[in-house]
Amino acid sequence: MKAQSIIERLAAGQVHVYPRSRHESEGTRVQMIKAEGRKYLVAEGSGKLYDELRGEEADGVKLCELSHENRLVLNRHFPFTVPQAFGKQSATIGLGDRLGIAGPGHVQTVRGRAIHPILAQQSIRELALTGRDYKQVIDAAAYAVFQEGYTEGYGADGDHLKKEEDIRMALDLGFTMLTLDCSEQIDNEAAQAGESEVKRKYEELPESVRSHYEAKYLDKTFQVGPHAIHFDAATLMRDVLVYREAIQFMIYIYEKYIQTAGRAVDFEISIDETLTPTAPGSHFLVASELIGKNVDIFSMAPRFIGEFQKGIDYIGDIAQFERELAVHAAIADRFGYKLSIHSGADKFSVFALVGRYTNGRFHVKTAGTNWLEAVRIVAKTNPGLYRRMHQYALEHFEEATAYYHVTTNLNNIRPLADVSDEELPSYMNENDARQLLHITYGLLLQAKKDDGSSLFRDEFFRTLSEREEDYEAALRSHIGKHLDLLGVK
Ligand SMILES: O=C(O)[C@@H](O)[C@@H](O)[C@H](O)C(=O)CO
Repeated sequence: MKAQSIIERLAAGQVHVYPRSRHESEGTRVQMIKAEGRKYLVAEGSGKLYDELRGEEADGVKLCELSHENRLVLNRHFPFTVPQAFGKQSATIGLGDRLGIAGPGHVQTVRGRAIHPILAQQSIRELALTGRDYKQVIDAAAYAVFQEGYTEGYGADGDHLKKEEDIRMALDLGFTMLTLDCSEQIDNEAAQAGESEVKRKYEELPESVRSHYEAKYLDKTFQVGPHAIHFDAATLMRDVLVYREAIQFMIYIYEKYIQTAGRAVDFEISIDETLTPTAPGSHFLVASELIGKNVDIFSMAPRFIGEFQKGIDYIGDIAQFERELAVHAAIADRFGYKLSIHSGADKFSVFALVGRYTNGRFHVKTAGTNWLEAVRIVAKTNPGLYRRMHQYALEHFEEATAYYHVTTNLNNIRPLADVSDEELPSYMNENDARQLLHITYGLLLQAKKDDGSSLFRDEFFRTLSEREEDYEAALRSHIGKHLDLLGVK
């Protein structure tokens, strides 16, 4: 019944058709439409593609949900909808989409620019907080490229994976990039211990381990471009204690999963979720050990000096950041991989430096900033909903800090009662309010009324669906600003 009425309205030109979504394969024409606030595929013609798509038929036309099964059908017939690995030569940007609706705006932003988008990117933390799974994450990205007719390729990043079962799952589902989070293997205590404690612990390590590292690094200086990296005994002992287990883990995962995957996988090493910044020398040692074991790395994410907090600009001494960035970038260059910038969204004051020192060969990872742009649309167009979400976020902020490190001061946020409806969007220009909304996304999206229905989620998605083009324009402008400053033409 539903199909009949939608198809009739489509024929009468009363349904929105996404103009770039018209694709054809072996006698079947498929396009994406939107009716009653929902997107569908409409297939016409005959042949394998038509037969394989699941949907309701009316007047010889099939109306199909944007389901996981139908995404797999599109993957078989339209290779550009399958995620791909990109290798180390080009710039890439991670555009994690927690809502599953930012893809079209992201595609419009990167189209025609010299950068590849990693449209499907989520960490296990994000999946848990949003109640989504990895199938949905790739589905959303694949439908976005289909809708936009974007045939340049996109990647899928199993972000911040720590456990073998998650790595296996991501690879089985077709993820093409894997970000290995080594924070559980990095010894933060050793990183902060006093010299005598470091020496005592180091001497407890097996002789074979100590002699391996000492023969390679002790009292040696390595020239990395114009930078000299020297390992004296104290530095080497600490680095070995802090990173040895993590290095073993990286090699183990690479040999067991990446090397045997039977297809290209962009393998990123993340050593950024630690208590202390990664010294350039430590970065060098980790990289040198991996390359020594023939681990083929796509990118490495050190923790940079200063603060890379979610959703706001860089906090710290930019001159010092520049000095260290220069060395980190030279190390990545020497070993042939890309430098990866995590929590890369909104770091406007350092993007130009990142672009310059990496010679445009970087991976910048963003995620929640597109959620903040969505919240800004809600603030502009549905002030009542925004006010309720803001209030709820204030009441639940403490819970959210269990998941994210931020230095937000809630007292800096203007009381809602003092802010007119017209001014609500400007909350999204203030750091403390941005972080308030940024880290509470999971709590907001999953909040329920007493009867089990959603407190905000349904209305939030409905509002954005009604303002789809505004959201796309906001992303083109906001993410476009990132690319402009990074020097991506
Ligand atoms: O929120 C998360 O768990 C992830 O999106 C981030 O940690 C991600 O790796 C990132 O750095 C995005 O800016």
